[in-house]
Amino acid sequence: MTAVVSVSPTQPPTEILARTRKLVEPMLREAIAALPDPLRRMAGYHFGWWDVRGNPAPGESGKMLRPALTVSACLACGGVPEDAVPAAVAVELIHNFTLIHDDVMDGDTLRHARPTVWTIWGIPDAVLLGDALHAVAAELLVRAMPHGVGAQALQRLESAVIELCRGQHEDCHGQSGSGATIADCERMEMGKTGALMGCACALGALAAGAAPATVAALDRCGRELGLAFQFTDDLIGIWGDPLVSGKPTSDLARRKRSMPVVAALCSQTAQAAELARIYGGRDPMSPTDIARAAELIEEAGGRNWTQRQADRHIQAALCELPDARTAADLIALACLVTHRNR
Ligand SMILES: CC(C)=CCC/C(C)=C/CC/C(C)=C/COP(=O)(O)OP(=O)(O)O
Repeated sequence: MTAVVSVSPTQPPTEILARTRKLVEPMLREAIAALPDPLRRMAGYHFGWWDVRGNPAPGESGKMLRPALTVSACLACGGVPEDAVPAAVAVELIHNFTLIHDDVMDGDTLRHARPTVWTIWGIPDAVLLGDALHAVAAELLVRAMPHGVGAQALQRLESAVIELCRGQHEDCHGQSGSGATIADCERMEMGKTGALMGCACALGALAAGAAPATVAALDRCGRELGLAFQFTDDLIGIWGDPLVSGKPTSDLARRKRSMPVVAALCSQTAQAAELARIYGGRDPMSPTDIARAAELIEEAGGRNWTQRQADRHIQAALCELPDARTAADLIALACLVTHRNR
């Protein structure tokens, strides 16, 4: 039987995120400042620092969860936060490269309540910006990782990117079939979200000079957190408040086969059959269809099941931690992963 690990944070995760931003943002800004224009200007806009003309205009930006995981993993392995900064910046750059490309693929027009990069500069420039952020991340790891682990770190990062592309491909195509199973959905979500969170934690361990077995354990820890994070995102995508979550369109309106939907469809209930009929339609989903689909998923147990699985993955993540005394920040972040509304 697996021991249940307490997830009471010793300090609010929001403070850890704020501390991470302070530690990591100077190197992130420096990396962006070195880009040639107009990539520099587009990046500054995307990160919420500048308006479209490049004038300082602080807007809402990302949570910095992945950099916080990197720094906290480094601490958990006995390292000092400063050593984790290049890896934390690299992971945030990769995360944002995928968000910029994802907005293009999904045709999303808003991110953090601001027009997305492709809607302002066009699709070719948005693709180029994503590619440039990927390159900056790789260069940074090779140049600035401590303990001579730059090549190892880069290899982990690029493996994660390949897995991300696999997960994204399954999300865009493979998952759209009506026969998708819970295992298919979990594999897709591990690819598109778990792989990078695993990498974020593993790079933190590498930055601390941890032994290979510890690096591998932190990678597993991050992957479990990633699955819990994505399951929570799936719940927010259906039942979240769009004004708080920043997701203006329900996942149901796009007929996304996220985990609560797949769990409901696989439930062999009367609700599953009705949900399959609604999801099988070709017309745009009406507000009535969306509300009914959410009701059916809930009645079929998809909402509860997904919540319980998210909690189970948090437990699995905490079981991978090397030493609970140095892992207080990681434990606090694990708590945030499932207790959030954006
Ligand atoms: C190859 C390719 C294009 C892959 C795309 C993969 C993709 C978009 C996965 C979604 C991951 C996710 C839950 C992002 C939101 O993170 P967050 O809520 O932490 O975002 P924030 O940093 O903006 O707060």
